[in-house]
Amino acid sequence: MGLKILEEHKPQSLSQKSHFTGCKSTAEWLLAQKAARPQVGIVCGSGLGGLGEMLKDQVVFKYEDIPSFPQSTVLGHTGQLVFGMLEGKPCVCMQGRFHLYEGHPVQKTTLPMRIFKLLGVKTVILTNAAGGLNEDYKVGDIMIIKDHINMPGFAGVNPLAGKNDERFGVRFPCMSDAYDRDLRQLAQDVGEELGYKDFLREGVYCVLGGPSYETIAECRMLHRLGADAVGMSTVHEVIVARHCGMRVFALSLITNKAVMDYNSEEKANHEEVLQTGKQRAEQLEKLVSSMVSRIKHN
Ligand SMILES: O=P(O)(O)O[C@H]1O[C@H](CO)[C@@H](O)[C@H]1O
Ligand SMILES: Nc1nc2[nH]cnc2c(=O)[nH]1
Repeated sequence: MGLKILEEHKPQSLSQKSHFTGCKSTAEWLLAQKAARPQVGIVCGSGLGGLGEMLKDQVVFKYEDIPSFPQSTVLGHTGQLVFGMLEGKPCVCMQGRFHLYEGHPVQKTTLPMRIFKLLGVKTVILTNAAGGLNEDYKVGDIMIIKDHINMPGFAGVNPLAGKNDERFGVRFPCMSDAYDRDLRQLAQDVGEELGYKDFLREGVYCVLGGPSYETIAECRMLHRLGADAVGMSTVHEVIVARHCGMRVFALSLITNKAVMDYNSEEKANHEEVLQTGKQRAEQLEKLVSSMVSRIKHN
């Protein structure tokens, strides 16, 4: 939808007022454009934007038209926010997310999570493309994320660093329950019913800053540390979503196998990542939509 925004109706930029007020006026602006208040927020990973196409009765906003919203710069991330109905539930879907390596401060990469919260979202479903570190994983496997390793966090890169705003959440949020157990079980049940058992996994996702892919030594180290998949996103969004009390479900599409062997000729590349996304898109979309149809909100 080509929305014409009158300059005088645009809220001030986030830097001009408090972060909370800025997020609130962006959420109110979106709702004022006839977007239905969503219950479920979906984030599409690299090459997985097709999830957004499933929504019915769409209202679409280009990121560049949304006040205070960052811009998408990565191939495979369209850069639009889609509101609509999925399986009878009002949803909002980000076709394109923000990564540290694009040059955004970590707080900016996670800004949409706070806008989701203020829009009324109760459950967030995040997807990503990731390299498989677990030697049992194959390209095309779908990994339900049960836990994460926030590698940039070890160096102080955490979206919650800085002054805490209690209107969003507490100073020291717990992360041991970040990935909702009931939603993970639901994904297992739905996956089994859909006949996905052979390629559905559950594991630990590790985030790095990117944009360079990992060296062989780094892959070996991450694997030894307990990571099953590696990527450059999701974890910071999860931290912010949990901080403000939304339920979180996340999954990785294993788009490539991490290179662990010095004799290997394989090389990680974004073309393979997007290609695998295309091949598994339909199944991934079916898994997410079937889950949404069964998610209950009070
Ligand atoms: O995590 P998403 O956004 O799916 O994208 C993944 O794919 C890109 C690398 O190919 C990186 O951005 C990595 O994080
Ligand atoms: N860091 C990282 N991100 C990815 N995204 C998709 N594949 C990969 C990978 O192998 N490594």
